[in-house]
Amino acid sequence: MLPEEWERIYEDILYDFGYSRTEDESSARLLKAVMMNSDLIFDDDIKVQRKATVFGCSDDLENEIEKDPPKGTLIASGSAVGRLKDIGIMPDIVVTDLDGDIMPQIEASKAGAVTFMHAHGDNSELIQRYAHSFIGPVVLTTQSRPDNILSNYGGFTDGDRAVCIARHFGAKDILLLGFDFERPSEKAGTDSGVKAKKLLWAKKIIFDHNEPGVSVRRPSGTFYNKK
Ligand SMILES: Nc1ncnc2c1ncn2[C@@H]1O[C@H](COP(=O)(O)OP(=O)(O)OP(=O)(O)O)[C@@H](O)[C@H]1O
Ligand SMILES: Nc1nc2c(c(=O)[nH]1)N=C(CO)CN2
Ligand SMILES: [Mg+2]
Repeated sequence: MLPEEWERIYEDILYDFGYSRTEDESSARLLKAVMMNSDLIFDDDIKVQRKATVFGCSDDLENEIEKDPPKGTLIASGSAVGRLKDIGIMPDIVVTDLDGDIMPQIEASKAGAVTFMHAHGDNSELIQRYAHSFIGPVVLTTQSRPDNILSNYGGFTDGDRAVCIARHFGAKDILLLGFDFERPSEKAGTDSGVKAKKLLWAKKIIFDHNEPGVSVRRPSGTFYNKK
């Protein structure tokens, strides 16, 4: 997604949720400081195949994997990593804001998965607690202004950021498994109204802001192709 396109969406999100850009940026500075001596990698080091599968965290994730086997580069949103591990799937890439089921994400990093680690105004405590435990290759991301260390590929929740990342690195055929924008899964400590609203933004970012020549498919067979 082009930076101007993301900036317009980001401003609407800030307004919709009452988030503060200043807090997003302060958290991003913290992430850079904490990860200064980590294995930071950049665009040239990252490879995504033409086909990619992005795993979300809906209740149906495991059923959908059985119905429609994952293919290409495997990209997991944060809390999906543990559920994938339980059925023997190791992702190539993990996209996370460090909340939810964190230990499997740290293990995937140790095993070599590339982690796209996101800073926002509400995860600075999690950054302080967990970021340094990721010993594998890491890309630092922000939803505000990028710089030479922080990237911004667009996207809001872990799931739609993962789709933006897949598209940025050239995936043309993207399979979504574990995405249900109408029924948020229950997660301890998460307000279900806020989660539902976040999923509406995720849906909009994935489908209304798809790119020409990219097919994004769900197992139901729903296609979205922008000419
Ligand atoms: N029904 C669903 N329930 C929960 N997550 C879903 C669902 N459908 C798709 N997803 C995607 O799966 C991802 C799950 O990852 P995780 O639970 O770590 O999310 P998150 O974005 O950090 O969410 P939170 O808003 O709770 O911080 C979400 O980011 C979302 O994009
Ligand atoms: N400021 C702020 N930004 C976010 C937040 C959040 O809770 N606060 N949650 C996200 C994904 O769940 C992504 N971005
Ligand atoms: Mg998360």
